[in-house]
Amino acid sequence: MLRVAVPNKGSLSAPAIQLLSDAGYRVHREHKALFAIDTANDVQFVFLRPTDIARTVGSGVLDVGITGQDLLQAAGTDVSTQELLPLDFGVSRFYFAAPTGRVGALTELDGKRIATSFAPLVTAAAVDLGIEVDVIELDGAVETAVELGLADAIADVVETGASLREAGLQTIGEPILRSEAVLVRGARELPEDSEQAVEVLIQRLRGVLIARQYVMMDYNCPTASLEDVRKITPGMEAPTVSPLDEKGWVAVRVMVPRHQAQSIMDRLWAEGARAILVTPLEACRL
Ligand SMILES: Nc1ncnc2c1ncn2[C@@H]1O[C@H](COP(=O)(O)OP(=O)(O)OP(=O)(O)O)[C@@H](O)[C@H]1O
Ligand SMILES: O=P(O)(O)OC[C@H]1O[C@H](OP(=O)(O)OP(=O)(O)O)[C@H](O)[C@@H]1O
Ligand SMILES: [Mg+2]
Repeated sequence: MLRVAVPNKGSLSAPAIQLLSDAGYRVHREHKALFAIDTANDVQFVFLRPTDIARTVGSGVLDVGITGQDLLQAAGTDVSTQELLPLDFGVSRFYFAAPTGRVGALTELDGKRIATSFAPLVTAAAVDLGIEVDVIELDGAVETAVELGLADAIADVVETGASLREAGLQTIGEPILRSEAVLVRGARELPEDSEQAVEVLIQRLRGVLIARQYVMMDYNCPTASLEDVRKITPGMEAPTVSPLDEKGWVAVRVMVPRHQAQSIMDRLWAEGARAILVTPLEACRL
């Protein structure tokens, strides 16, 4: 049975469970349950803190897991994990930040107190910058630390920047790290059936992630326009073109990027295409 670590809390938990369930796994979590078994797929899900997932998967206690790239780095080099697939959620950047207008460059943080929940990342960044900082560790709500007089600056995850603005802070310099959620495994080889189950998991997740970025587009168009509409909708490999029960017309079926669907429909219509239909994709295997 493949053992998969899933975040039990925080920003990664709900999207991770949604992704696995879209990929056909039964990852139903009873209230605060620690385990869930999907007998049909022969998978056991274990609900853990994302920070602990890096360690438990790295040490081989669990086979694969979902966590953040930043947490993998923060876990240190003695945890040997392999990233299998980026998952398109939990996208964030990790920045130093200080009260607006007070610090111009990262090197000006030399000798300062820095509040953070990610001490190893801050220590490593300070070494890279050639500065010495006093790391103040907090579990969360790091943005409050300057106002409370606990620190001179902070280092934290930034998504929209709203938390920083609310605290009167601004980022300094470039991000120290960019991160997103990833599927990870340990370095050790697994039994043959588990290795196969990992491959199936990767393929299923990849199929769902691709499907989320595309829609299926069907339309009819005059045969004379086919060459022009092909340029607008080239498809992944080639569009499927079928005869239509009307002389001089064909039916086309093709995948198009979801965010371009409306503008593609505008252009197809202008080329004479009609009965243009867009349907969402749930999953694919390409
Ligand atoms: N606001 C956010 N937007 C996107 N990703 C985030 C955000 N906050 C944290 N993350 C990412 O989520 C992962 C888990 O972070 P962490 O363990 O700090 O939990 P959390 O999601 O912040 O939840 P909590 O603080 O409630 O425990 C990390 O990879 C981090 O980069
Ligand atoms: O740039 P933003 O969109 O504001 O997102 C970033 C904030 O989100 C996370 O906080 P979380 O909600 O996890 O609370 P925490 O600080 O207690 O961890 C992170 O630690 C930042 O505070
Ligand atoms: Mg947090």
